Amino acid sequence: MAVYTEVTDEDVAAFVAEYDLGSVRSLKGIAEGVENSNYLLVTTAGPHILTLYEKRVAEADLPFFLGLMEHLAARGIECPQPVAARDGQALRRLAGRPAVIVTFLDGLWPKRIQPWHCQALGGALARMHEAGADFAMTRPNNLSIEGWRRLVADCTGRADTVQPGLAEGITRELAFLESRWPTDLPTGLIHADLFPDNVFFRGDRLSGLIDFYFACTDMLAYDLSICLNAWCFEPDGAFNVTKARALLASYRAERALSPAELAALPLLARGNALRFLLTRLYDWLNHPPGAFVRPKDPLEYWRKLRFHQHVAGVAAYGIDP
Ligand SMILES: Nc1ncnc2c1ncn2[C@@H]1O[C@H](COP(=O)(O)OP(=O)(O)O)[C@@H](O)[C@H]1O
Ligand SMILES: N[C@@H](CCOP(=O)(O)O)C(=O)O
Repeated sequence: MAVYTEVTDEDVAAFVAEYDLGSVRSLKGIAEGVENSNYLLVTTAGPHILTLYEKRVAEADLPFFLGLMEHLAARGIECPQPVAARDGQALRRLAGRPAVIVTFLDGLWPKRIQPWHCQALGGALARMHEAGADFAMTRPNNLSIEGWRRLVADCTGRADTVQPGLAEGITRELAFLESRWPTDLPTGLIHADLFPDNVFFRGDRLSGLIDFYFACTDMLAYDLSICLNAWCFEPDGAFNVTKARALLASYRAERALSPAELAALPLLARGNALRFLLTRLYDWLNHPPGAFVRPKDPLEYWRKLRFHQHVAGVAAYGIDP
């Protein structure tokens, strides 16, 4: 479960006493998520989320993430809001980690994805891209193509223990992507991890987006390609063109995709498949035995990558170029 840092009742009571949130009623570790320690914190003022930031989140990036959530909410995008303590500071320390309390977002993430989820997602992603256009801060994507070579170097030595031939496949794919990676597509604020577990629905309505801790400045179409991979494959690995069409068409209805963005989608989908394959593979090869968090399956993303290697154009995703 995603609680890496345990906190004592005394520490939490002292921490919450710095806020206008009343007193602590309960604190429960949240099993979901893989990056940070998350707790459901219930005080006399209601439920909140207490997050302690762990290894992959650089402390220097936290003002970007927190500022972004405030910026998006001010433009009508439902997302958690950092709560400031009485001294005006939201970013604090608890149990030796940077820590923040954010508002609780109602809703559930979809366990069985239907085309209408993808349709709602496409519109929400496009609106988030539009809302991020005037966000003043920028953050490079350290998990984009410049960062993949280092991950490949860290993983290839043992990649074949996961699947024979994987090291060679990864190395070849990286060389292919490095020779073709686009540099002239529209860029802006992207979420960069908009998987189903980061999108909440209430009934048949998308109720908000969470987990902005990979957000960065990168190609907008790359964000869309991440959703294509995360939302449009079935558990058995089959690509669902109906879901892809719903996602891409609803995105396009809110924000036009240029011919160059459309043409690049298969390549961007290969790129993000390699990115998630590599981070999952790294975690798979390096997770301590007995750790609570079960690493995610890297080969799921190898199979998605293989699918896009055979895609010639966006018609395969159910839309017209
Ligand atoms: N603001 C929030 N409101 C409600 N639940 C939340 C909120 N933030 C996180 N959660 C819960 O915590 C889980 C893990 O959060 P997430 O940000 O995805 O963690 P991680 O960064 O470790 O992946 C989510 O799946 C959700 O159940
Ligand atoms: N979405 C990534 C891992 C990051 O997990 P999250 O809980 O922060 O969304 C993956 O699936 O590899």
